[in-house]
Amino acid sequence: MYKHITPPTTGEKITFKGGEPIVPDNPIIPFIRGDGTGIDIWPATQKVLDAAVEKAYKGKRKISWFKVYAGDEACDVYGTYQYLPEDTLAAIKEYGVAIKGPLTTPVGGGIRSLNVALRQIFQLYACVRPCRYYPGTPSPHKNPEKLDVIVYRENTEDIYLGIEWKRDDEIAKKLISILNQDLIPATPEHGKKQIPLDSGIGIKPISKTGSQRLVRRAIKHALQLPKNKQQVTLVHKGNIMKYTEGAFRDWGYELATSEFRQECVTERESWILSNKENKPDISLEENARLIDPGYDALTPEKQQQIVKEVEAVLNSIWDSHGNSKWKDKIMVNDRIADSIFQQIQTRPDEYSILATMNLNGDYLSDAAAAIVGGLGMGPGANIGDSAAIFEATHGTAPKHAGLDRINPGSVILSGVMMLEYLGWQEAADLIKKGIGEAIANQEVTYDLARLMEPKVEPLKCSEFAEAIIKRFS
Ligand SMILES: NC(=O)C1=CN([C@@H]2O[C@H](COP(=O)(O)OP(=O)(O)OC[C@H]3O[C@@H](n4cnc5c(N)ncnc54)[C@H](OP(=O)(O)O)[C@@H]3O)[C@@H](O)[C@H]2O)C=CC1
Ligand SMILES: O=C(O)CCC(=O)C(=O)O
Ligand SMILES: [Mg+2]
Repeated sequence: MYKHITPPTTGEKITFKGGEPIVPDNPIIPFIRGDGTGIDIWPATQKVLDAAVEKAYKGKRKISWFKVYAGDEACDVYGTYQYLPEDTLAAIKEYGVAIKGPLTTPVGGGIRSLNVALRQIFQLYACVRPCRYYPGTPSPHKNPEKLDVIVYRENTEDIYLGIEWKRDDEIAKKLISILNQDLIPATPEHGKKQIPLDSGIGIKPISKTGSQRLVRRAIKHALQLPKNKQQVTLVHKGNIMKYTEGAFRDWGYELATSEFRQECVTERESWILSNKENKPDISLEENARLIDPGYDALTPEKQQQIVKEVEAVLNSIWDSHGNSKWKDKIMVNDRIADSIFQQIQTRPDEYSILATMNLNGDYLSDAAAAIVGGLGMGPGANIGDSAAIFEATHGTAPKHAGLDRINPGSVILSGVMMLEYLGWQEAADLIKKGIGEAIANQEVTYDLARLMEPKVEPLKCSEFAEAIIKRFS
């Protein structure tokens, strides 16, 4: 069936039921080594994962690794331009759960991202990137331990759909002409705007289905968190992109207050409820004035709308959420994207799950990782309803490739996420303990070593793996 790959002779397939994996004790798991520093990181990762599983389950459980190809390595095996062979896609489809190193995407031309393609092909719609601090990790921040967030990034649409045309392409010219001559003038709110003729054009689709399935997963995750972390923040730039990013926010709230009505309270609802709790005989108008600071400057129609909103909230959820019951619910709020970048730095402990669209989440996950130690400490998972691929937040870091110096921490921690996804918590915990103790003992790779004060001698990538493993006992 496969052309250039051979599945292991032992092991069984992971299957899916209701979006969740059913995991045998000896699952076959395809892995992609990755380009650039993948050559250093993957062997270190595999060693740590195998050692943890062996230590935790003493042979009762074991991963049967299945090597599959993508990126440069795939071209070596399958031929020129065969970056993502059919074999690889068939293997991931068949075995369901995979793990990968980073893959190169050229800027400004050439192939489109293989990483993004894998997410779209397998509808891995939730990119889950936790940013958590390991004590002792050097950080540019005074209190990095206060950041404990999970970026929940929509992973299949937005401008990452990759529908774009370059400047002077015939289709770009045609599109611009139709927009300038017909569609923009036909839309009064666009006034006399015109698109410059020498523009490249990209399309940014944000769907209700895509947004809501992401927020649904984020809320379900929040339900599993300790009470003080049960919060989902919808991140958007909806003040500027009203019908894409603004709609993401609205669809998020709509989902939270319909499918999860008993479990969720929105921030605005919490204000309305607490205003009444603080002053039981408060009038609807007074309550409206308190939740909207600009109330008195609004038109009477707009004021009426807010009064009606207050009334509707009190009528519909006072019994279930009032008298402080809302404090035990998942708080759903929203923040504008640029503001959240400063909020996670200035008030990190006020956030938990950050639900974002694709581009915002890409930016935000690197920024959040920087606070807790940088890209060497940023794991990730791409999760769908019938497949999952685990990969780090960082890329191929090409200048460090082949030097056995890069930090394998992010891919190892992505492996930890995979073990947790499989339900193999004991093995996952061993690795977290090993990483925590190695860092606390200043046994770290160059990226963390150079930030430590006083500076410490860095470990190699492979030595860091050993430093983790030796702490399993
Ligand atoms: N999912 C994926 O496979 C991804 C792939 N990419 C692709 O990777 C390629 C390179 O992208 P680039 O923009 O350079 O971003 P990278 O994330 O690859 O690297 C940027 C810098 O981040 C630091 N860094 C990255 N990974 C680690 C690590 N494991 N340990 C320590 N430090 C690390 C290094 O900084 P310093 O040198 O200062 O120590 C590195 O030079 C591009 O083709 C890009 O498209 C990018 C992101 C994700
Ligand atoms: O696919 C790529 O090359 C980059 C993707 C990326 O930066 C990410 O997913 O975080
Ligand atoms: Mg990125």
